Amino acid sequence: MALSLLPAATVSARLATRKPTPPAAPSSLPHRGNPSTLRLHPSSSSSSFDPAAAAASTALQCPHFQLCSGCTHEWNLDCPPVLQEATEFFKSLGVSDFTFESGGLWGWRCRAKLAVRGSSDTPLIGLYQEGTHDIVDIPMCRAHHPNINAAVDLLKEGISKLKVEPFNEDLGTGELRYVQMAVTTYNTSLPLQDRYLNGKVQVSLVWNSRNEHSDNHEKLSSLSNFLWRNGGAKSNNHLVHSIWANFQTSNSNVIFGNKWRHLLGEREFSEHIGGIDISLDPSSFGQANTQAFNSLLRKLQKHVSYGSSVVDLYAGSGIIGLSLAATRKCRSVRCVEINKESKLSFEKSVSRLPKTIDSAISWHNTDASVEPLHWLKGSDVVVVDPPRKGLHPSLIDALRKVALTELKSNQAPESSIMKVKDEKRPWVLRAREASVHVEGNTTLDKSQTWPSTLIYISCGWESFKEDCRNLLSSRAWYLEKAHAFNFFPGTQSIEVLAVFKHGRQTAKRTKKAGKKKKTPKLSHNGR
Ligand SMILES: C[S@@+](CC[C@H](N)C(=O)[O-])C[C@H]1O[C@@H](n2cnc3c(N)ncnc32)[C@H](O)[C@@H]1O
Repeated sequence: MALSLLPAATVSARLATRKPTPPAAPSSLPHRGNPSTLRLHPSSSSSSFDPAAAAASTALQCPHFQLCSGCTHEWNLDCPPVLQEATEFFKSLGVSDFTFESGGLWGWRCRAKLAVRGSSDTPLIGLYQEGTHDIVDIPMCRAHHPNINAAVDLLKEGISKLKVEPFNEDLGTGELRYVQMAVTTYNTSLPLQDRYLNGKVQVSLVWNSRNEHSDNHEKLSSLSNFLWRNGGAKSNNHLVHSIWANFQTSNSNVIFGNKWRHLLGEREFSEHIGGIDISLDPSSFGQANTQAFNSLLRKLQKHVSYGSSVVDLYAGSGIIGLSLAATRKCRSVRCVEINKESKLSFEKSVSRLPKTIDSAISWHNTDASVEPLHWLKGSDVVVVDPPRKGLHPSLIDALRKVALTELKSNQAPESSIMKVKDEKRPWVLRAREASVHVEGNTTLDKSQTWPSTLIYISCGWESFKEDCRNLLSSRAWYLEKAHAFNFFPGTQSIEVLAVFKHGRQTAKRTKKAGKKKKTPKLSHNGR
């Protein structure tokens, strides 16, 4: 879940799940946690065990809970309510070793989009109250990285001192509409264990004007200078990494406009994640929970064989694909993303890869659901990481077709895949024009291979279940492994990493005391 400005539709679920006393955590769930955050209460094994204190050790304890729409659960943050259902769901599909990893329960959100409302004397910076367009001020949010809260405080001070007018949605007036705060923990001069808490905030001010030449541009300069003077590299309280402006005048709900300007501080925003150094501009998609994303990437890498050809669909700035290129020495990696703004971040991240990597790497600005077979062809592994609504039906259809055809023969599925030089389709041509290619020493695999591994990363549990059933119903794919990660503690959501293999699952042999069982256990599809 990348959004912190949740739609009103989540209201009833949240209210219904709040309980006056801490519920007991389900004990039957497979659970792997970060020991630094999933600690047992010290007295848990002694006779003075205090259940209330133990419950509090995984409780949200946020003063804004119930008013703010960001969190839906107060207790057992290490064990989101959907986990029980997920365990049963995967078991019913033949995966009994489903795992769940939980990391930091508080201060995990390194990226937040917050609305700025109220008045210059009393600015409110936060999320909408459920079902309304009223903003709840959340200065002590427990999900935010602590430096996001500190930067919000500083921003409020600047707004009041400089008489900056917060946006008024009804009238369309005011100057500051939203702010995006993104934390980088990349600081190689600090010991590893100190880097997270010393994260610095990239502040993006969404300004209610067409560009930096509009009437109110002086206020924007004054506000950014104030932030930099009091929070920048030379201040006593260095918490601001950089300041950007985005210009937006539209009446729609879209937060960002198309124009971005770097104002102050470092332009490069870096992170070390999935084994590589990456760059991320504010206009590009970024995962909110950096640490959990790193754990997911580490797990994902284990499911990709060395030397594979990978296509990364819904790639954003290509972090997943690039991380695989570097750690699995992929023959080729193609990233496909609809948002053209992610191209620059991809290019910068590519330039930071170790020179020893000789994969053929490319990034394509196009819609993955248009002619998906074009992107699947020539890859051994397809990674999909769609938005919460899940995969487009055309992609599911292509994935089913590819795997079924591979099962029956070794030929290409019927499709309108054209020879490269005869290509006339405007969207493919446009995508080609807007693409980035880095030719490695390895020859790009142009053979007629089709993916035999599908790795599905999902932040939308409901859509994932439906896509999963659709993929499995063709019997062209089976589910081999499933993992989940606590990306959004305090909410209903989990991040799923599911590994599908094409074909039919071979019987699993279970070992017992070194002996093989005579009758192999059959998989979910009964074959
Ligand atoms: C959940 S994000 C994942 C991004 C990336 N994998 C990462 O982890 O940084 C989903 C991405 O899919 C992109 N997207 C949405 N619809 C798309 C489509 N039809 N074709 C290609 N990309 C799409 C979005 O712009 C967004 O960057």
